[in-house]
Amino acid sequence: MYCPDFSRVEEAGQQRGSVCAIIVAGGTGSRFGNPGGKQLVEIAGRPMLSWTIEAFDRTHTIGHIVVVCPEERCAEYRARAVEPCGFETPITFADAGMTRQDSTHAGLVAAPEGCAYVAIHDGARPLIRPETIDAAVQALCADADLDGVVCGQPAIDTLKIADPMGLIDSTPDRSQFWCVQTPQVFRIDALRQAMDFAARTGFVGTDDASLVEEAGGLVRCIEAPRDNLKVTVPEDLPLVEAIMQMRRN
Ligand SMILES: Nc1ccn([C@@H]2O[C@H](COP(=O)(O)OP(=O)(O)OP(=O)(O)O)[C@@H](O)[C@H]2O)c(=O)n1
Ligand SMILES: C[C@](O)(CO)[C@H](O)COP(=O)(O)O
Repeated sequence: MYCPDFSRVEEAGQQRGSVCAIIVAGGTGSRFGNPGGKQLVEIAGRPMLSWTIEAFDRTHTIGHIVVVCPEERCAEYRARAVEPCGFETPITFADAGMTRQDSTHAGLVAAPEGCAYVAIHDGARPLIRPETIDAAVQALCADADLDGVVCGQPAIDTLKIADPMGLIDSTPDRSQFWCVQTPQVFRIDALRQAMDFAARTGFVGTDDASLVEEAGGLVRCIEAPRDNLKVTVPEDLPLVEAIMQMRRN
């Protein structure tokens, strides 16, 4: 199993100019159940999205950040999650699409000329660390055979295949599974080709790597901290809040 050397992220600094982060924050947060969505929900005194952006702003490798948000809320997201924070990395915006995949595509279109790599990340994963982002970029840059790298962990819970009523059909070999998160980092040409392939074939994936895989690309999972949680349902918030407060203390 490939475990990146987090201590070597300094070497990744040379990629800064050619790596664009695409932070997808354009969803409605329906499972979270808050009328105003979840991206601006307060965590440790600040909007969730501002923590996510800060992690990318503090990396050695990210040279530009595209924030994908609902068109009608772009000014609000900028005013509440970007402008008060004094980020140094150039930040631009793109309009979200109907699906996460559409939003990733919008971010890809908005990436500056000259970017060789893109790091796609959920705005709803505010606990991501700069060193994890840098390690993922470094892992991709270090292997010319790869089209992408995704962060995650080998499954430690037993998985079941069950019918819609929950009746178990089988228990697959757990050792074959990874629970993947974001960032998911790609050679920009590989993701562009995969997006085009998905548009032609109608393929829809729940993550970005699945499009690159579907198009025949080679993607590696790399082990990353388990606390890179995604705020999806209400009970996720106190957990993320507690971890964020612990880090700040
Ligand atoms: N059309 C969409 C849908 C999702 N996302 C983003 O993709 C990330 C992961 O999606 P998820 O956690 O499912 O967010 P939502 O789609 O907002 O949540 P839900 O599915 O509960 O509505 C989130 O940061 C979300 O804002 C996006 O940019 N555009
Ligand atoms: C991309 C992702 O975060 C990887 O685990 C996940 O697939 C997003 O799923 P969602 O239902 O769009 O939140």
